[in-house]
Amino acid sequence: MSATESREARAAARASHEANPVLTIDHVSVDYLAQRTVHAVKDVSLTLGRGEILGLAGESGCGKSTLAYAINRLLKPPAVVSSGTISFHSREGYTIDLGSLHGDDLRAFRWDRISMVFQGAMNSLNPVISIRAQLEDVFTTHRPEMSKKERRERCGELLERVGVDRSRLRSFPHELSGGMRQRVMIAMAMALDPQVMIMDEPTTALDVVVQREILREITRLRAELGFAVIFITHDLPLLLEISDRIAVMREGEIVELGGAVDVYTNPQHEYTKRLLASFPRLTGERGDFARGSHDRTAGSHEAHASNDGRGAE
Ligand SMILES: Nc1ncnc2c1ncn2[C@@H]1O[C@H](COP(=O)(O)OP(=O)(O)OP(=O)(O)O)[C@@H](O)[C@H]1O
Repeated sequence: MSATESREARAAARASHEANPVLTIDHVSVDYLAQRTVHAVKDVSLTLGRGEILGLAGESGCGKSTLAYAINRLLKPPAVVSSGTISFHSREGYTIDLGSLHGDDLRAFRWDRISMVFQGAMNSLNPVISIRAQLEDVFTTHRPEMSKKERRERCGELLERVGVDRSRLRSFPHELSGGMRQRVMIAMAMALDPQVMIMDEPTTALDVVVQREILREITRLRAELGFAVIFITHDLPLLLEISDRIAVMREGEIVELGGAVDVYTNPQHEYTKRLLASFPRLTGERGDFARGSHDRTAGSHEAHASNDGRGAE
């Protein structure tokens, strides 16, 4: 993809959140009914555009993960969605209220339409099963009509798509680096061509070089495949590099939401200003990596995974 095309893809993604949404979060609140009730997410409304990368930033404990789990219907008691609705808009033009999905429908939906990659996802690969068998399992379960040959071919393609040689299909998780394992998890999350990927600190546990490579891969793949991403991290500078828009969350509320460049150059909320000021490395070259230096004007920008059940602890 050329620089112009890539700029156009981002501009289209930024414009599409209202005209062409893939997900609508409407006045959602989540409480943890523990000894003391925690209002973790308070009346959040957000629209995710088709093909958009939306960054969700905020300090530890502000409710980012709880919101992500709510979207994917992975919350477990004592968490309850106390109000609001989350709707998914299919490419084919129909809308699904996620709250109405149960059982097999919900499981199928999660893999097919929305997938998720967690921070520790790479550690959720089964250590005694080969990468091939774990990838194939996704297709055996969700695409039972696929022939064995097709399945094998698809697994090879998937690995290569995330920058891992297909010879690694024979490997076991312990034979791969952390970065490679996380790439495998991203490949799994993409296996069924979902329209939304939720990435909750997917690269935090990795060193900076590997982190950058993986982020580049994600931005390239989104341009190629057109999925939307909700990318969650406390690392605001990283979000400035990859996101079309950024939502800043504080104590369960979205306090600022805007284009990534606007949030960076003209933050409206005091909390956003403080958050930006807390990252001295915002100056310098770092903001260039995902976009390439030619694309600076466009703004700082570009899973199946373990179901660890938010609220289960
Ligand atoms: N199982 C639980 N029971 C009670 N309170 C919880 C539970 N899980 C999370 N919380 C509380 O909900 C709030 C939001 O937590 P959450 O993990 O969603 O924040 P976060 O922004 O994702 O933080 P981090 O970046 O550290 O993951 C916090 O106050 C947290 O203590």
